[in-house]
Amino acid sequence: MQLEANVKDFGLTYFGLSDKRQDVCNSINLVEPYQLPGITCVCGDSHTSTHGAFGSLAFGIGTSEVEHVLATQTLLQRKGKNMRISVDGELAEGVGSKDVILHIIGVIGTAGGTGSVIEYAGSVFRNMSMEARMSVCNMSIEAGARAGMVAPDEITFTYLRNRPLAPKGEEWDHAEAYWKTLKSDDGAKFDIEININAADIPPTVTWGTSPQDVVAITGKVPDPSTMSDPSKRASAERALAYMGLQANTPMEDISLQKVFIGSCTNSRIEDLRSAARIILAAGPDAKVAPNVEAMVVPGSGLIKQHAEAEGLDTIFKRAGFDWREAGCSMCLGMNPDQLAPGERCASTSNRNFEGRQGAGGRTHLVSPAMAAAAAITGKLTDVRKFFGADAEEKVAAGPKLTLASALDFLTEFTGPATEPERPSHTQTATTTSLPTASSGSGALLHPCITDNVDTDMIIPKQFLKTLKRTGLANALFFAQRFDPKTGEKTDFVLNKSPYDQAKILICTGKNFGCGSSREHAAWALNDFGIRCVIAPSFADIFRNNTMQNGMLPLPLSEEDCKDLAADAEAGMEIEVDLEKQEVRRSGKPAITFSIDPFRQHCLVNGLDDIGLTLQREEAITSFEEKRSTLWSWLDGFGYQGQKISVAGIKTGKKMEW
Ligand SMILES: CC(C)[C@@](O)(CC(=O)O)C(=O)O
Ligand code: SF4
Repeated sequence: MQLEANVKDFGLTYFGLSDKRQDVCNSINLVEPYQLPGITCVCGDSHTSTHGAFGSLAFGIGTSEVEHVLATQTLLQRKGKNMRISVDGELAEGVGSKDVILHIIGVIGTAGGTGSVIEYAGSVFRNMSMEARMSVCNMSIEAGARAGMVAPDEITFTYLRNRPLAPKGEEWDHAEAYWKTLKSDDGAKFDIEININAADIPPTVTWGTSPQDVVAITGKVPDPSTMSDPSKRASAERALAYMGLQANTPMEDISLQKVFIGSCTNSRIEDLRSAARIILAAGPDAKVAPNVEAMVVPGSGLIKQHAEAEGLDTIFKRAGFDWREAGCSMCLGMNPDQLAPGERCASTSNRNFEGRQGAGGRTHLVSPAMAAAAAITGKLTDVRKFFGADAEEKVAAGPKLTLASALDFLTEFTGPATEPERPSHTQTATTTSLPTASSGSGALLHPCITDNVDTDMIIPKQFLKTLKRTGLANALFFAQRFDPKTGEKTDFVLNKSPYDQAKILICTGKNFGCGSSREHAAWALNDFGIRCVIAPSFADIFRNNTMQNGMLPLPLSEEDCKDLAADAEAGMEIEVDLEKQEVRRSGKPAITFSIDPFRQHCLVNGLDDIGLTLQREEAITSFEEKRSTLWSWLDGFGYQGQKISVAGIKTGKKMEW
């Protein structure tokens, strides 16, 4: 309702709930698509990275940053690291884009891409369809990266040509000529280079509670006792306990209760086709196993129509799958599509965090083909069992499918017909200043929580329905702090005195804040009273979200974090001095740190980014003019809304740059 009111106020194009195109935000833009090579695209959702498949710089941001973009057409950014991941050679049979990206995350880890923009290069990505590239770029965020991208090429241009919002005629020619220049120079230097041999990638599945916990489907549940790194071992033990798995169990022996085919990672037409093909290969009588409930959730209303025109829905329904309306559904379980405690699911989504698909639910991430195979056998299954001459015969004997073109389901674009109303009010982000020294007992998060503290854990989905930044203190680490049965407080550190008054949180695991862009994570910490989080590394979106709320995310070495945590555990008071850039404790030398001077200035003085940026209004307007001249197709095509000028929104605050 708030969104509807806002788009009306500001004359924005809106795909409402009754629009057949409405869906997961990361699919609609791509099917329609708003996305063009070379643009910068931001959205308040971490999987905006999906759009990098078009050769654009696309990344997720938090709520406050969205406000900044809407008010100023800009966003303050620091340059990311360049990372190139090349996968060359031939993929083995049964290995698809989901296996490729899961394997990559297994290789580099969920913090591997932190601070980076990944270019996916090499023959494997060059040969991928746009849909497959989208699935890969989508999960860049699970690799810790800000964004992922594939250089635009003929495959991109063919996909875009004739779509409703693509440039037309001469403008298309200009655009295409420009897009062809958007590739890395020969001999370009990257901060990080990873090379992977395609032949080394098996059909892949996750065993634990982080997307990096991957293993070949032919492999076994790993054995923590063989892990030498104690924090890795503790994390793995916790993950296995949560997942209800024994070390060394063959992955193919793991039985399931649910199968979910959907989400912004794998709900496009190709994904549905590849899952349906496995069902056909299993023969005309193939049915979802009796122990399993399986559902297919297309990514958008258009994809649903497309799949129905091809007859895919009939194949799914005949085999006993639920054929659902478009949406996020069981990817995060904000609606009743959830796992019950202890239930196990093969899911084509992107996150297997604790509680992600329902409190106590257990998620194994897989490709759509593997999910279909699992639904039929009732267990995690090597999809290659459904290949071979016999399978081909069964596919050939099955219903004849007509391949349709997505273009058949796209209508000419029409914007909102009504005259936009003038804005009735303006709202700006406000930040409170961080005291020069934030002191207090440092609460600690022991590594046995997990090596990667995700934002689903910091604040679970059931608290995301509020638009208010306050009142979320009790939602912080909800699953850890409150007993699910009794609702009583647990003995989690933040429930114990004096740590329940802590202003500083110390994390000794490897990474803090990965996953969802939900700014509620920063709001909940802030509302609890935490003003500074200290950790070895931070996920990019979370880091920005904390700063937007006047908090300090402080990266220190793993050693310093462990030392500080031990002192906090011993009850020692810890002080963070932002002006002097020191962390102090009595009786020990101060730990010095350095943060970006601009950020330091903003935090110390409680300055508001929007007000600061609006002081650059002239530069922004002149860039906008230049953009319209140089890249005219970016002005948008077919919009009937009214353009709101940067000057249209004022914060009314006087600020210094
Ligand atoms: C909460 C939801 C809208 C979200 O898509 C947010 C996000 O990833 O940024 C998620 O998957 O957690
Ligand atoms: S909830 Fe899942 S499907 Fe929806 S945007 Fe987030 S990751 Fe994508």
